[in-house]
Amino acid sequence: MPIPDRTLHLQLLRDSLRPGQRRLADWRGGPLAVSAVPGSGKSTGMAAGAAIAIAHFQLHGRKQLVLVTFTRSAAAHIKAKVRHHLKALKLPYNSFIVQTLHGLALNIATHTPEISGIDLETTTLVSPNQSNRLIRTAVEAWIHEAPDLYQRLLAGHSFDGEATERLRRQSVLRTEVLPALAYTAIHEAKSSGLQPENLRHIGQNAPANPYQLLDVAAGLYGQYQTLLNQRGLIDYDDMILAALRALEDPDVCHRWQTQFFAVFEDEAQDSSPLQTQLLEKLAAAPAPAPSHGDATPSPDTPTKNLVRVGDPNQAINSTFTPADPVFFNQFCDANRPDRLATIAQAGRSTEAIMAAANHMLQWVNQRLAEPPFRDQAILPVPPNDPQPNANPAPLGQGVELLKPYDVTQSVQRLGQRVKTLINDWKQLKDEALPTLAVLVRENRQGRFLREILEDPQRLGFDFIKDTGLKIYDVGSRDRNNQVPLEMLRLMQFIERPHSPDYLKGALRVLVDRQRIPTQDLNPLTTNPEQFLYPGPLDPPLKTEPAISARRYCTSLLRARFDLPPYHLLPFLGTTLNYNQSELATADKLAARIAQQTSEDSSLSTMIGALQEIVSAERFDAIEAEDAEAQYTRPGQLTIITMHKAKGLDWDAVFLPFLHAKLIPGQPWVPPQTEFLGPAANPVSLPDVVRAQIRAHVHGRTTIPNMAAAGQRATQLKQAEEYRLLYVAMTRAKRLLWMSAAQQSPFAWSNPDNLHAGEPCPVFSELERFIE
Ligand SMILES: Nc1ncnc2c1ncn2[C@@H]1O[C@H](COP(=O)(O)OP(=O)(O)OP(=O)(O)O)[C@@H](O)[C@H]1O
Repeated sequence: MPIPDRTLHLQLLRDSLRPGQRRLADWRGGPLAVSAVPGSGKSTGMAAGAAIAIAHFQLHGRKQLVLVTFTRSAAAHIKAKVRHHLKALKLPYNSFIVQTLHGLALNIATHTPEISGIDLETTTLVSPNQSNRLIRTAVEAWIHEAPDLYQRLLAGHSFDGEATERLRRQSVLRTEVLPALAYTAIHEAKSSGLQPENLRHIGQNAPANPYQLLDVAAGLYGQYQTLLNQRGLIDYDDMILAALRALEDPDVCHRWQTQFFAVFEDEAQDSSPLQTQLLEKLAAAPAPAPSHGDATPSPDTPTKNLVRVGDPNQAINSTFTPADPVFFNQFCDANRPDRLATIAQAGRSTEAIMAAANHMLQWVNQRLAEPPFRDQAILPVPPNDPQPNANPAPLGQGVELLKPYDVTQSVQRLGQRVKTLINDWKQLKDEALPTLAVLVRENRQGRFLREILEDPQRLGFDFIKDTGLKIYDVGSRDRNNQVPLEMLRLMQFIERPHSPDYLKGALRVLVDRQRIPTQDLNPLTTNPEQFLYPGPLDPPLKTEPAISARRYCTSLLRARFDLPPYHLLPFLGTTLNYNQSELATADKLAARIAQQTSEDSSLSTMIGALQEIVSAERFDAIEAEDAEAQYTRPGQLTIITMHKAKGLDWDAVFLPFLHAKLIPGQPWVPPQTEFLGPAANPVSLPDVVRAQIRAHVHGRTTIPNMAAAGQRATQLKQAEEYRLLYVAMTRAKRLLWMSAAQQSPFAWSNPDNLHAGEPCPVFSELERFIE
């Protein structure tokens, strides 16, 4: 019987919620799907709902509520909220836990290592870098194992057997196509609970294709698994699989199901099928365990205390992870009507921004054959809403659209808009500065933008001085974390310049750092000696980009002889045109390596030390739990990718480069891989494999052929780009500023090479709408 004080508190807590959120407060067991619009307060509702459920069901340390979130920082955030409520309700903190999905899986798997097969004493989790290397090794092993299939890929379309072309194709397959195919196939299959033999089986039912792609995928997957097993390694998918394996044991399953009374999942649109399976299993009512006397489990499906909260319209991981909004949409539909709640009211944005986001959603849904969005409009909250300053007044027009002449002018106009905004704001002396962010589609745009903002000549005024703002470029911090890996790539090349792999690795770094233009690197790397030191009879390099690539490589090799080893890293940093903070990182790295190699400072020892740092990935601290708070500080202009901006918001959001070429993008296959498809319709093999595996996992009756799978991949990609734009637009509270320049870069690797490009179609439609 709740004490009266608590009853009052519970009532107040419920009253503080919006109607949609109250469905979470009123949850009394069983499944519940909550589909919520951006800014509607999902985590607020979930935290309050969790505290109320803990009180109602009198949960405690041995009967807990589990909250599952996507990132560690979200976990910390929601944990603080639930604790805050429990403190007021005088309830025990051990009545709940908050974990990421992988944290939860690891916890379960390592509890009974003998059953799950995962023992932290003997197994290690692979880091993403290690995983890439394993995939490369798996590719080599597969080529030996299945020479026939490999030869078919090599032959591709129209091959006359010419030796140089053969070498070029080999390089493309070994270093690009097959690793990408392996990566996609392994993740898609594994996170859906499929084994290599399942892929072979799906392949038998798929339309015939010349490469037997699903057999190739199965072979690569098999080799990868063998390598993991041989080396005592596990990957992220293995953690989930191991947890599921542990739960197959009736006693273990009974124990966890008793321990966990219910599961609340946030960001449910981003879960893979296997992850969902794990949560469903944990959320089921405990089945009688054999060792507890009753050996016959109940034939009924046990009730699942599973609350899944998400927004299918913010699913933005489906083209590079196996997550797909299809699954959460299915869960919502399966629980319709009584167990499906919608939180449609949101207090984040001013009305003009909500109207723009709603219009774009409707318009895109009508335009695409398969609507990418769930039909869900964002509504304002009523005037008495508890959120302070809900649906705030707009800044300027609320939504402002601009069509500057070119991308440089886009940045100039953006800079001026920020300046007037800050000046206007300063008139209202009592308010703290607004929060501001520029959202970009890729980091290279961020770099371009920052370089102009920091250059008073190009910008036309001194941004830092005139606005008093700091520029916080999140991408440059990420680039900083790349420093050890880039150094390793260049050092490996310097040590063994005749290795095609190392040469390619070094050239990639030079391309990424925009030292040399983007180009097909394969012709340069098939015969390194000829490329680096051509003889009089060798054909001369034909293009300026290739000549520039050679110049850089030879200067790197000269440095090996000219400089003592401990000077090499700073030299490489300068060669890559590192900025101040990257140079500082390179220096720190050099000092650390010097210390580790004081006995023997040969190149190979240095490389060994670097390799260790890269694979341990412990050089720079991994993202702090409060990283997100740093992105939204007032007094700075944050430059961040649209992907990273998810879950955050700012007073003013700037989207400066809305061009059709990137959003929604065109089907594109790298020219060097075109030999794998018919000239009229080139396809990306990893995309084909993804679409085929997904068709099976989604329960479609037919597996698409190569052409249809390629088309499907394009649809998926475009749908996701539109959702990404929706996420970006809905980050804005009071001003959403969008621009599409008439002249935009052909490719962002070379932002000076402009062409007359189309604006993103949503931009043009919003222009019409606002008029
Ligand atoms: N019932 C409420 N009372 C007061 N404030 C609320 C309430 N619900 C939400 N808020 C506030 O609304 C803001 C948005 O909430 P939140 O960030 O949880 O939204 P969200 O649904 O997770 O957004 P998105 O999906 O776009 O990332 C927060 O500042 C939160 O404090």
